[in-house]
Amino acid sequence: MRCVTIVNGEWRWRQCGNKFGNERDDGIADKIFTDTSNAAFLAAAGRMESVPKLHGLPESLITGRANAGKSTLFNAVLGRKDLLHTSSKAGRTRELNFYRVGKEPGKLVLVDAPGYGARGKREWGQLFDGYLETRKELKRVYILFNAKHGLNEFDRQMLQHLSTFLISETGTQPFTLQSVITKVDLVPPGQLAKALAGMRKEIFEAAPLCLPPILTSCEMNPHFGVGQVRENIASACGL
Ligand SMILES: Nc1nc2c(ncn2[C@@H]2O[C@H](COP(=O)(O)OP(=O)(O)OP(=O)(O)O)[C@@H](O)[C@H]2O)c(=O)[nH]1
Ligand SMILES: [Mg+2]
Repeated sequence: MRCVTIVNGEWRWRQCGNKFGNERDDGIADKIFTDTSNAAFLAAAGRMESVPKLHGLPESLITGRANAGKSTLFNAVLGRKDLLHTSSKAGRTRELNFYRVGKEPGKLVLVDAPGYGARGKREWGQLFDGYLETRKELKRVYILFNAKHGLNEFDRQMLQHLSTFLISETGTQPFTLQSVITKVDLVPPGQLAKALAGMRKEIFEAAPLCLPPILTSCEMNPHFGVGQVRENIASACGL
């Protein structure tokens, strides 16, 4: 796996991690994510009443603007080509889609949320907020941003909106928020440092409690940052 490192103030690629692209080498993320038969679609929920009961497995939710690369990244995380539905498949866009990860009964659940960005706050909807407010199993929300496009007003609104859920009235943290910058291959290397620093700053300003971004690309060969996302999910889920 290739990682970004800074040498004399400039970004450089370096080789790191094991053959599966994982940073940590204790084999936990390998076991959970890299056996392609380990993941399965479980259910789609269009209303709170249809959110499935999954016997307490820890969950991670994926969100981001339409076309941010959500499905592509999490298919890569699962070592699959097309398990997560792409937006071109009509009918699922307003639903939360639940995917089991790990051999049955599973180790954790990934939840794919619809892309946002065209109609503003209203489209996030009661289902999204209801899930965030009530789902005890939710451990971490992943919010994805396209490196080429940076953040826009919808992204900032979403970060601010998610921030309102991060500390409960009793001062506890129901779930954590992790940013991910996708498609880093689309930014010329000479512009990467500036672009990423700008995005990092904007993320912090909109959501100071959001964890600093993981950088990814699913176009680079091998994929970049995918192992880090696996490790991050496993750790958020207490595995
Ligand atoms: N260059 C490049 N393209 C990517 C990368 N990841 C995804 N894409 C492309 O970006 C487009 C959108 O990817 P999706 O994964 O469907 O995006 P999404 O966020 O799931 O989109 P919605 O479900 O519509 O919200 C596709 O054409 C992908 O091939 C990447 O790392 N690099
Ligand atoms: Mg998608």
